[in-house]
Amino acid sequence: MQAQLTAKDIACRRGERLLFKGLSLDCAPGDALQITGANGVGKSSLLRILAGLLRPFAGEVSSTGAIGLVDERLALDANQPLGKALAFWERLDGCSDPGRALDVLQLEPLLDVPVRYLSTGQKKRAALARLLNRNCPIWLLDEPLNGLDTQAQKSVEALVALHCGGGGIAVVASHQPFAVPGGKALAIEDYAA
Ligand SMILES: Nc1ncnc2c1ncn2[C@@H]1O[C@H](COP(=O)(O)OP(=O)(O)OP(=O)(O)O)[C@@H](O)[C@H]1O
Repeated sequence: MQAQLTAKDIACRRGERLLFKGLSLDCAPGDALQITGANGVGKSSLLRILAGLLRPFAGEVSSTGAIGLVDERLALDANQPLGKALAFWERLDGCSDPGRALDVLQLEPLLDVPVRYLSTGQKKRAALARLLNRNCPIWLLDEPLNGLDTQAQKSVEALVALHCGGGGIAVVASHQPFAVPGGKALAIEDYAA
């Protein structure tokens, strides 16, 4: 089964405001797409629409393959040590190689630290570990570089490149440049209502 993500003629309304309209995208295996735009333009809203968490005001989204969304909501038990919090989901997600994410994201030294004590960048790396463990083909990443140091930023870009190189899809909302070989960009401003 080949991953695919398509949005056709999407419009997004939040509250009384129509943020954008007429936005279409089509992602095939291997595609990396960066969604760009200023604060408040609707990048997170678009990712939530693509994830099926927010209903578009108009248009349709279709996808083949499981979708993993990483945003500012950390889906890990804040009161557990990181190792236990990740292990809970590893069992549910049927993760076969949890060591890989710990290694790639350099989380090994943090396994005993309660999730609530993790720094911003450490939390981001923990969220990405959960995503890796899920092994889903479609990644939706909302500001994945926020709070990360330069080395961790490069690791995340490399992870996305590897994911797409293996036939995955990545849609990345970010105001800062996100380097992925062959990556495309979509500026939400072009669809401003
Ligand atoms: N539940 C809501 N009800 C009404 N308006 C909302 C809601 N959620 C977000 N908005 C508004 O929708 C607009 C777009 O928000 P969104 O988070 O999608 O922007 P963004 O481009 O991701 O911004 P940023 O770069 O700051 O993360 C903002 O003006 C925001 O205030």
